[in-house]
Amino acid sequence: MEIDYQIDQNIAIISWNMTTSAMNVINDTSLPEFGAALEKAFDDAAVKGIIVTSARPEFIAGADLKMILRNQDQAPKEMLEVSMGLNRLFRRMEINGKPIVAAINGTVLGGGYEVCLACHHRIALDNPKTKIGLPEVKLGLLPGGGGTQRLPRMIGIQAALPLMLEGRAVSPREALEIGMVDEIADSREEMIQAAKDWILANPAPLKPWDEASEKTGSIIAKDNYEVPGGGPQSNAGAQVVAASRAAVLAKTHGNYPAPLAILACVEEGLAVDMDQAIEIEADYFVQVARSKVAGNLIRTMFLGLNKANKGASRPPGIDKTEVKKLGILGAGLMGAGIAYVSALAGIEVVLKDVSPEAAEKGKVYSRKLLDKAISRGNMDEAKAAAILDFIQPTAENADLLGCDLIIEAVFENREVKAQVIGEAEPMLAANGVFGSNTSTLPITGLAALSKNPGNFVGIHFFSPVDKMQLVELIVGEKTSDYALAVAIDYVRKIRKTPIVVNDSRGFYTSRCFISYASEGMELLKDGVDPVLIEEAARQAGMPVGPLAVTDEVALDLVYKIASQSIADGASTESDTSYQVSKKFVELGRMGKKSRAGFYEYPENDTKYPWPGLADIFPLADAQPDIEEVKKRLLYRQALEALRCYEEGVIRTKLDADLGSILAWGFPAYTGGTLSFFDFVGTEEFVKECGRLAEAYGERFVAPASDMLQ
Ligand SMILES: NC(=O)c1ccc[n+]([C@@H]2O[C@H](COP(=O)([O-])OP(=O)(O)OC[C@H]3O[C@@H](n4cnc5c(N)ncnc54)[C@H](O)[C@@H]3O)[C@@H](O)[C@H]2O)c1
Repeated sequence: MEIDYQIDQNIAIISWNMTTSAMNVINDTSLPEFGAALEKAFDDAAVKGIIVTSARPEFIAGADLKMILRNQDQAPKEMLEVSMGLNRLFRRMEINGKPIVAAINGTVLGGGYEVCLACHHRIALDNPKTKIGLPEVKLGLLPGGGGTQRLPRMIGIQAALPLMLEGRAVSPREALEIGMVDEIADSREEMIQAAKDWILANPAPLKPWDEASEKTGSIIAKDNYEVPGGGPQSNAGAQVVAASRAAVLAKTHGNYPAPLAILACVEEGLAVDMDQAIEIEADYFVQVARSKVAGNLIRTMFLGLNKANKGASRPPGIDKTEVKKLGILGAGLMGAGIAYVSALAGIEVVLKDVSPEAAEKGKVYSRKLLDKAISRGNMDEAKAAAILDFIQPTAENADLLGCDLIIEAVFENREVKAQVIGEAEPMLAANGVFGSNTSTLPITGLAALSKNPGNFVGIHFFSPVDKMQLVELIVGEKTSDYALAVAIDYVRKIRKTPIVVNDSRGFYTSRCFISYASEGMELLKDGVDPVLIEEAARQAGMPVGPLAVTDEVALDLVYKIASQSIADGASTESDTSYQVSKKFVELGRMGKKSRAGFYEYPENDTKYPWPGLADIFPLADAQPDIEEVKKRLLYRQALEALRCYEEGVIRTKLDADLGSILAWGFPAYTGGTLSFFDFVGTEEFVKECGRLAEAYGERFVAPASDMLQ
């Protein structure tokens, strides 16, 4: 049984208590049981009202996303019927005649909150950790259990739209302020008592959008319900919808169907009565639930992300390890960031730099981040002090004695790295692991400097470390499964997402990212207007255009990487990124840090394209269609990822997909670099690669791959 049923003083208490799933979720098992429990209460003449609650810590986490993914292949008619089944149940809750109260004991999201919306009254347990909301949009879906209809009818379009379009979840207190819940209670007992009191005081509740039929006395939908603040046909309502649509389009460029569908549900559904409205919503739900975008977001950004966070790439058969004492070499930008996230996770950190002052500076970085958290109300002084206490700044190697893991984040220079590896490695605890945060130096080469290359692994963080969720772990030729397991356990402990790749020039993420930057330069060389290049990138869903992002990374770094690549025989001087970066370094235009790159950066925080660009890259008379530019930028990255896969740099499709979205912002709606082929259609992809290769060069030739079958 997934749902408990109990009668208390003539009130039915229906508790979600799922045993077949890690959390209470709406699925093929729980929903029919919930429906049956409700019917039992409706049919029992002695039952005066119903309390819906949960016996687990959460109330209901939402719909079962695996089920939604499975149902993607259903015929639209079949899916519509399932969706209407849910909606008919929720509608029956509203009009059955008996009062139903949601006693929200913990987090309630998506379809779970739609259960609450179908109740007549909502009381939440006051717990700041509880989250209440409709986050469907984040997974390419819309609230398909009447949420797009009931929430705006309850709290107005202006308040409801941002919650549904951003998918933001709120605490019970905020929910009370907004009107998403009606009361909050301090304890479970108080909550249940308040629910009982409400039921007794409201024996025949009526939703404001319903009325008793004059003819039959039964409850029916009103056709003249006035939405608080004005419906979609009022001036105010129409304006809010139009402004929201403009904002959605500016942000998503139409790549995500769900927010537009939510707006359509509100606009069309709130203009008719509740019974017709839920049919409109169900139609839109089926459209978005069947979309490739929803499938991609659920697969990569929810199920895949959860899998990776649980350590899907961890080698089997190795006992769980724990880093209790961590050494960090180099207290610069990266070292200081790594110290902060590790201390936050309760790990004792020894932060070493060349002088006590330099090491202390690294610790001050954490102090500043903690102060910010305190000023935002997310941290208290005592906790901040305890976190800071975990960081011991030092200039002495001896303090590293007994570390389970040491991560070096010193200058990107092989000699400096060789020196610190030699000095620090002997301080490791027995079977301790050495990690390098290098961004460009091959791990196998660095491991050769170690006395124990089996325990040497690449641990590549991204900047800023406190904000970037991904960590790319690099397996060198000799890296043992044990060292990889230690690295994965550590990354999980600091609550980041690990992906695992094999050693290669630029590993996986830098290599694909460079292909993006490089295609921006190729486009410039072809005489494409830089404004068009950057706009095409944004419209394709990249967070920053290739020229602006290259300026941020710095052209001297691109030059250094391209030169090294030539020195190692991996590319030639004809390489465009080499030629362009060399030219810009000669001009002293290193990018944002020198306030001059592809853009000019005046004193304030603004930028504009450098007018001198046109002298170096004269504009072509005929500019390409923006779709062609978008295609070049996205295909180039996906092709590089595919080469990584075929060369064995990438071990799993999931790691490639997640890495691309989380490391450099490849658009999530595609599902990631290796899901991109399915998104476009493999046949179409191969055909287009052929055309692009003919038009622009062999970098667009697709490698033979089972991914393209
Ligand atoms: N900056 C990034 O975005 C980024 C991203 C990923 C990886 N990385 C890599 O991380 C490493 C560090 O980069 P960063 O940006 O933090 O550099 P940084 O210049 O900010 O910091 C390097 C620190 O190392 C210290 N150092 C130098 N020699 C040392 C020694 N012998 N012992 C102890 N400390 C020593 C320096 O004093 C300095 O504080 C590099 O390998 C870099 O490639 C950087």
